[in-house]
Amino acid sequence: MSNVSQKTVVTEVEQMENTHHNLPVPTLVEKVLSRNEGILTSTGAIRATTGKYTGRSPKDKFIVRDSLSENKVEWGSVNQPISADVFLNLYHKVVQYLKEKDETFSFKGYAGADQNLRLPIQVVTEYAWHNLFADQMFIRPTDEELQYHQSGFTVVSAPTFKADPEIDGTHSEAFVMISFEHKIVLIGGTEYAGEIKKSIFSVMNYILPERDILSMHCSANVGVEGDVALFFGLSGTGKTTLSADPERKLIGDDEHAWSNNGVFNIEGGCYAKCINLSEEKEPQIFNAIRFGSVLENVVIDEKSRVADYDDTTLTENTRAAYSIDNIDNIVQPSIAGHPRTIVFLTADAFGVLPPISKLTKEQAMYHFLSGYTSKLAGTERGVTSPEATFSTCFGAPFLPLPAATYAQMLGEKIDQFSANVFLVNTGWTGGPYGEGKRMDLNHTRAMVHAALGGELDNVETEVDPYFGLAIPTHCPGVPSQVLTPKKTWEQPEEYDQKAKELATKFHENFKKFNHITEDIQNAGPIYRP
Ligand SMILES: Nc1ncnc2c1ncn2[C@@H]1O[C@H](COP(=O)(O)OP(=O)(O)O)[C@@H](O)[C@H]1O
Ligand SMILES: C=C(OP(=O)(O)O)C(=O)O
Ligand SMILES: [Mn+2]
Repeated sequence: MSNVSQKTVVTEVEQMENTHHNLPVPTLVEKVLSRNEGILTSTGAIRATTGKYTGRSPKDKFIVRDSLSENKVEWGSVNQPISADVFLNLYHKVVQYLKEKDETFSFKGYAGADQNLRLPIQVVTEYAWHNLFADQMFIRPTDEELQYHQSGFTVVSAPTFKADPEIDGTHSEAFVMISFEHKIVLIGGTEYAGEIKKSIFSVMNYILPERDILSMHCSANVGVEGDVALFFGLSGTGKTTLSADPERKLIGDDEHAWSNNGVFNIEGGCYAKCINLSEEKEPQIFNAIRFGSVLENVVIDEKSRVADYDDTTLTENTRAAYSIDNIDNIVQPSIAGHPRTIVFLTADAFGVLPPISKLTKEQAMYHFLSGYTSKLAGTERGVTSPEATFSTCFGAPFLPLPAATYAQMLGEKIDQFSANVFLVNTGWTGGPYGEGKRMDLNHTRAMVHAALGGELDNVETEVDPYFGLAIPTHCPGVPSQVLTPKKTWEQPEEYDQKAKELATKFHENFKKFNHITEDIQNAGPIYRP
């Protein structure tokens, strides 16, 4: 057991004499440029590249196993345990390493838009651009708040510090370690900025349920009538894209919490995938990329400094981080009421799930626990084409507690607020990945609008013969043959084959859950091998 208290450990970073505190955006931008960490693009954004690590590195992520976390965390391949000794040893080395730098950067702010429930955080970084990223992504303090800000969790990021697995006890040169006892996230060896935001999300997913608040990997927006919608989905399934809707106010694009008062955003900014981004298809996001924003691994024309969003040379997982203030139509602060509609986004690489279906309460629980989707290329190291996966709660990589904790809370809330739940396939249609094509974004948008507007509440439905899902037979703005997956396949027998294969996978996967009521167990695919 460690003998270093949280206070001592935090004081060590707080007292680094080389730290610039909460530099204003223009000053941070100047730092990025003068330190050669990035370049300025034609729209005034900063472009940084991250070398070898262009996505999250799940194998390098650890949680310190101590008396506090021991019996709470769902240990396994996602939440890998590490000892407090290994953590503290590395922590002291990293802080020493940072102290020897000419300068470091610190951002103090908040995670959580609800003033009563927020977590004060500090992000100490070796790079100026990572601090700019933190400034864009988290919630900025007012000058007054900054005076009395006391960090409840501190992220320390030292990308050029490379661990030696033999000596340091890591999995590789990169590491992301969370200590709940010391209230520290320690990041080294990787420059991918997504690790900074997703590790704080993991922290919130540990803290909030203890306070009876549900934390969720979803985007959220609200219509003119105050009708709130949530969009759950693993990376690349469309949370950011579909929540940016000119007809609805954006609450947030990725991480939310649902308390007794309604939903609130955990963050203060968005982190959009920008592969193939165009002004025509995604105008809100395209135009949000301005001064202060950070483009990560996007290729920029050397002469004109114009971003080439179609270029995948550096990675498929190109990103734009921008403050939510850069979106015109937002709720401020990012807080709203209880959701009326919940959408589960799944990118089905088999191309067999219907583009939209309405779920019963039991089906909603079944699909939330299953979390069937695909890992899309680039977000995680080593994933180069869509890989079918079951990611519980559509966010397994970020959930320290057992899936049932989150699922039970969601179930109770769906009941209490009579929320409608839809499953939307934003993945493949007309065939599996490689043969079919990605669902037309305009069709998905039309289906989502219909669902949110209540237009699918009383529409005629047919039951999918494999998955038992209720498929609307009509939807405004969508050709009817698109709604029934089998009709989009050239070879219907091949469709049947693939659908059986996927239904079987669902049943196989669901075996891992114990103590699930029979009505939920029976809400899975009706086809059984
Ligand atoms: N039918 C569709 N629905 C949603 N997104 C789609 C669709 N077809 C293509 N896309 C693309 O998929 C990506 C979705 O990414 P994003 O919204 O950032 O996902 P997330 O926020 O869930 O990680 C975007 O690049 C978007 O343009
Ligand atoms: C940034 C990530 O995901 P998302 O696309 O959901 O923001 C991630 O998984 O690292
Ligand atoms: Mn997103």
